[in-house]
Amino acid sequence: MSEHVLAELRKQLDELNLQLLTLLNQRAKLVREIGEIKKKQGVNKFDPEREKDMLDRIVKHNEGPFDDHTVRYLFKQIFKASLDLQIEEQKKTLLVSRKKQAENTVVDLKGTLVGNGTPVIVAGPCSVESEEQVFAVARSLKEQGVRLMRGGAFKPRTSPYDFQGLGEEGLKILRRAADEYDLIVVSEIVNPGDMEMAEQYVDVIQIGARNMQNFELLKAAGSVRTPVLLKRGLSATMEEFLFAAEYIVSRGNTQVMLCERGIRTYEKWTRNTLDISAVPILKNESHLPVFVDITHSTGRRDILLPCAKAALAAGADGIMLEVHPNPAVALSDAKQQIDIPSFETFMKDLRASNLMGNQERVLERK
Ligand SMILES: O=C(O)C(=O)C[C@]1(C(=O)O)C=C[C@@H](O)C=C1
Repeated sequence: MSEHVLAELRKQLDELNLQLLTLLNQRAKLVREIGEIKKKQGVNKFDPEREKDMLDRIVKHNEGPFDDHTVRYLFKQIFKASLDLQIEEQKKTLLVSRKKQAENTVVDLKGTLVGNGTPVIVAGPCSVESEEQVFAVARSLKEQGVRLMRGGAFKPRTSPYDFQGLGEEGLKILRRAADEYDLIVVSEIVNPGDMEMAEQYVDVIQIGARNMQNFELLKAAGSVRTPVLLKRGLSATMEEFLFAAEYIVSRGNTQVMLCERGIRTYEKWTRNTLDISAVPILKNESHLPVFVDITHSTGRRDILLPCAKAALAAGADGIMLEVHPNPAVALSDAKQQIDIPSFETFMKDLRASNLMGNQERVLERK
């Protein structure tokens, strides 16, 4: 007899479950609509006041047997799932998202393709200091078949008393060296008003880690058509990083490359902590090319090679590192830059690892 009652009760529960499911999904559809309106209005998806009002109202009508605490808990789970739905929906529509564009964005830098499966190297001094310094590095890059040259002309330094860079004069030096050796100039711009000036000299505008959430700068970078290398902020989550890239792409500049450069953690034996997991995650979440800056993430010359290999093995489209003719006298980051002979050894070892793809193997055979 009780077997029969149990079966009957369970049958009723099965039906209620389906009704609950229908109601939950009806609710989810409304939540999705609300999410779209909120997106248009640019307001926060999470609304704790609204949640509190709803919970108070629900509890007021609670006749049990669930106690108020349990009811609050259950509904809070529903709100949380609803919020996640709104966020997921938004992710789908982000222009930088892999869901929006399945194929890789390939950035064409005067014939050097970034993001097409063959890794590229960006190397050069931390700061532009002089013509001789930049030309010495440029010559070495040319010999190594490395086409992308970095160099900072505008330096956002932690201390206002540290070398702040040569400014436009530094960009001119980079341009002259790049023209001489057929290189691509990558250089950081820190002022939104400098974008158009910078376009005369640089092939890639870098947005540095400290400026990743400088939204006016991001908008300015989005309004020009020079490719952008966007570095991950010191404490930025990957979601924040992709939203920063979205600022640029949504303004019409689709040629954006991401760069993981280490994040702040408690670890003291490296300058930052290289978040290698960012590489496959960003590659999965986004169609934009991903670089890894092995110099800033580690701050150590002795582990550049294994970190470069790890980045390439994880799927990075390129590696960035700092090279200076005489690091001991460098005006910035003297401890972490490598000299030219070490750079040549680094390149030889990296090529020998077979992680560099066809282009570099062709170079090796020459
Ligand atoms: O009412 C809203 O503004 C919603 O976005 C819906 C909703 C909900 O699930 O009820 C979702 C998330 C918010 O934190 C608050 C409420």
